[in-house]
Amino acid sequence: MMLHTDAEARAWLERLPEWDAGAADRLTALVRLLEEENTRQNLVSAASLAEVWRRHIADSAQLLTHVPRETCSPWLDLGTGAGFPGLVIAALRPECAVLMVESRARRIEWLERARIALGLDRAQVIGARLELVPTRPVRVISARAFAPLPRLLELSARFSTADTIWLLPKGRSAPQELQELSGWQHRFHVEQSLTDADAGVIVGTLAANTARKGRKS
Ligand SMILES: C[S@@+](CC[C@H](N)C(=O)[O-])C[C@H]1O[C@@H](n2cnc3c(N)ncnc32)[C@H](O)[C@@H]1O
Repeated sequence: MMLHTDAEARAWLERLPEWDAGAADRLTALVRLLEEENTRQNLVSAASLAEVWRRHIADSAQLLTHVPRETCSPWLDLGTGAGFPGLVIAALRPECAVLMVESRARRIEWLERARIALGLDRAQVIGARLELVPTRPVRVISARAFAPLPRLLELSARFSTADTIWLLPKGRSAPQELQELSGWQHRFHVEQSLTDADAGVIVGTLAANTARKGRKS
């Protein structure tokens, strides 16, 4: 299945098990706040804002289809930036502890303002460079447009256990990045993105010994 338009993305979102009146209100509010904030700072491109439900909301929400429903806390989102996927995941699963790591001051302020406006009490904005965030085991790690795969793993494997599910939207480069990855024991594969025929999402787990010890030479 492929979502080609905002209308298709909205219809798909409304069929998600996570969708209810509260989720609809929170996501609608998020879109409105993002449109406002984008006039003040360059969070997302104008072209993508014109198709915000497909390009950002559904693109983020599709990650939930790769995670068992009971598995969401804590969910660590790396480089959340404009709010993707972290704020969308938290808006759809407000009971989950979604930890959004972001280092740029204006984006930290935006994320915190949006988090409060949406009433996402269990979500948390960690305004720091990822390198400085204390290590703790998490159930899910997501990262959209954050870093090339080897760098991403070097920075964040310390948060992973053998059960941690990694969800890495990688665009067109997903198969190549995975093929070229060496030095890690992993069970990653590429899932087709629902929002872009050319894009893939790297999904899977890292072996515990790899995750604990970091990169093997
Ligand atoms: C290209 S943006 C992607 C934002 C968002 N994930 C998205 O897909 O719209 C990457 C974000 O990661 C943040 N970032 C980059 N390196 C970081 C680091 N070491 N620690 C925390 N945040 C970082 C940047 O400030 C930026 O907001």
